[in-house]
Amino acid sequence: MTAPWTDWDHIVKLDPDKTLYADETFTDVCATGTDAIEIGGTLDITAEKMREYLRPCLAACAEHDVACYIEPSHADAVVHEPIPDGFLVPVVLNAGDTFWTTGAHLNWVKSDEHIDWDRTFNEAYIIMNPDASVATYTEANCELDADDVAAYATVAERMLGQDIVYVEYSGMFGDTDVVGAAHDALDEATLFYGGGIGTYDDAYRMRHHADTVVVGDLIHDEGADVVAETVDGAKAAAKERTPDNTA
Ligand SMILES: CC(C)=CCC/C(C)=C/CC/C(C)=C/CC/C(C)=C/COP(=O)(O)OP(=O)(O)O
Ligand SMILES: O=P(O)(O)OC[C@@H](O)CO
Ligand SMILES: [Mg+2]
Repeated sequence: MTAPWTDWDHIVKLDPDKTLYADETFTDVCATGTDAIEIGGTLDITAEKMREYLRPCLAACAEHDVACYIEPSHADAVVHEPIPDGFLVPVVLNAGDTFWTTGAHLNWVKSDEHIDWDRTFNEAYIIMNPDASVATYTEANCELDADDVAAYATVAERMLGQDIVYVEYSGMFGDTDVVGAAHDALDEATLFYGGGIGTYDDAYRMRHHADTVVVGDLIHDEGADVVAETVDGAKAAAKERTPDNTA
């Protein structure tokens, strides 16, 4: 069976530390047409906040046939009840502190007796915006050019056996040459891109360089109608890509 994310053009990333826009609901988020929801954030994420989001989110996702995954930023963000479709656990390739490459994972494996391995997958992160909380949190070295990012993508796929590589520009729109270089370096692995997508055109443009675009803050700051336009942009780009240049 192929991995579910190979069919995803668009993901909404919900931050359980933030409220939904105005009086919007999880049903409104699903109705954007996105393929999947990831629940996660860098700062102030607790198991309680995760659970509060997960319950209504799972119900809406089931109704709209949208996948629902937890993206934990630390071991306490992994909640086993209610049960999400899965866990996308980051491994940060360019972290300055190796705790975020293998250390947190070691602690988690030693402390959590309930890890559901059939639902647990990784995302090999390359963090590119030095001003993002996640860059500070992981002390990431963001001084990378396109060749460096391509090489990291190769390390992830060929040496670490990663199925997902995530070029993360959280908070800013990224360099399409850098994202494209990561994409070109990959053979089978899926390339996620996230950061600063705010319009149809942003999503359309970036979906030409990545397999899946992730939209985060926009859902909290501007709401579901604007996010729906980014879904349309990502889907339009996906349709245009020929079998030769798509992964
Ligand atoms: C071992 C386990 C279960 C977890 C560790 C997982 C790791 C390595 C986490 C490192 C940090 C990370 C990559 C978190 C993912 C979520 C993310 C990138 C959220 C977006 O962050 P920002 O946009 O910078 O944060 P805010 O929106 O909170 O400011
Ligand atoms: O919040 P934005 O800038 O859309 O970034 C999305 C996501 O990649 C964050 O982890
Ligand atoms: Mg953010």
